[in-house]
Amino acid sequence: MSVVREDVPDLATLQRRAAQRAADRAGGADRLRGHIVCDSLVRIFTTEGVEVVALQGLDLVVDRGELVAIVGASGSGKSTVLNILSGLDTPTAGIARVAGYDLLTMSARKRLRYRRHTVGFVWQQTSRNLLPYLTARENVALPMQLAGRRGRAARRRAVELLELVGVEHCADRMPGQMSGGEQQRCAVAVAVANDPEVLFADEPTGELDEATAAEVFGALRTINAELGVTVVVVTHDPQVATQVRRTVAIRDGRTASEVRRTARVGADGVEELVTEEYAVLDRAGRMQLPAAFVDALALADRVKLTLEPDHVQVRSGDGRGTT
Ligand SMILES: Nc1ncnc2c1ncn2[C@@H]1O[C@H](COP(=O)(O)OP(=O)(O)OP(=O)(O)O)[C@@H](O)[C@H]1O
Repeated sequence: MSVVREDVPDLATLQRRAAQRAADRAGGADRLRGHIVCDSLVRIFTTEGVEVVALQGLDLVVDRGELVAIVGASGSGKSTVLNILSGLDTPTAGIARVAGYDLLTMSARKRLRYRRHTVGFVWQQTSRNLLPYLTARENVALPMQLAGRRGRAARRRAVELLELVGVEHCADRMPGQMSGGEQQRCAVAVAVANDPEVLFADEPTGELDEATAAEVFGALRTINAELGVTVVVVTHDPQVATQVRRTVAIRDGRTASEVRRTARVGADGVEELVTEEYAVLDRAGRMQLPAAFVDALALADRVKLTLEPDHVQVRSGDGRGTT
């Protein structure tokens, strides 16, 4: 079974299905908002007396059933956000909430429960995702067995999940007998074995070529659509924007911009996906101009703002171009 859906309307259909499944899971559409909330999130690392501000007031809201990619240059703070959201690290200040859990204040016991039951993970290194001496089926069944779910039901669900991500042909193979892409798709099945509410993937395609990476994104989209799991993928691959409906870009530890692909019905009646880029405004009204705009008009130091009836004009402080 192929899970790669390249054609445009399918992405929109999958998104609708994910929203429906997520609403079913949550017991109503009114509980979809803010499954993941970061507000003015700050993380400062101190090493040998030197402070590094990895996150400087990051804002992010992901609704239940969304599939969101977080992109950014090396050192922009992507892994720091993911480590906080997955409960591995604690923020210095701000708000970080996932599925009702407050990640700043939760106790060690609650954190353990959160990591075991609420969230699933896929890491870049396949060796961190799969046990090398177990078959794909056994790898997927293991988390269920550890959670007390044994026997035929667990084995059946393991095969169903492998089918869902398109690697049922690998069920009896060890990871060493599978390609990198097959291993990562199997890792997605392992991560959702115990039906988490949220799936976090950190550079899941970092070691894969473009075509294989697309298959892994296909698996993440299928899991999102069929199980209603909220999915957050961190990557530094800017091409990911073509694989998901919403891409959030982080720059210098802040949310800088977003690319959204929305379904629209064109004049010919055919549904198409339109890609639009947005700057993100924080609560204090701050935003980052895209680097390309700043470069195009050689904006520096000071810009002139003018309020127009339906937009804001930004001009170079020395009277040159407008963005
Ligand atoms: N444990 C740590 N101690 C000190 N500084 C850290 C620590 N972890 C991250 N940093 C710093 O915080 C900043 C953000 O790092 P982070 O790993 O989140 O970036 P990233 O966007 O994930 O980068 P990459 O794509 O290279 O993994 C960097 O300047 C990094 O050096």
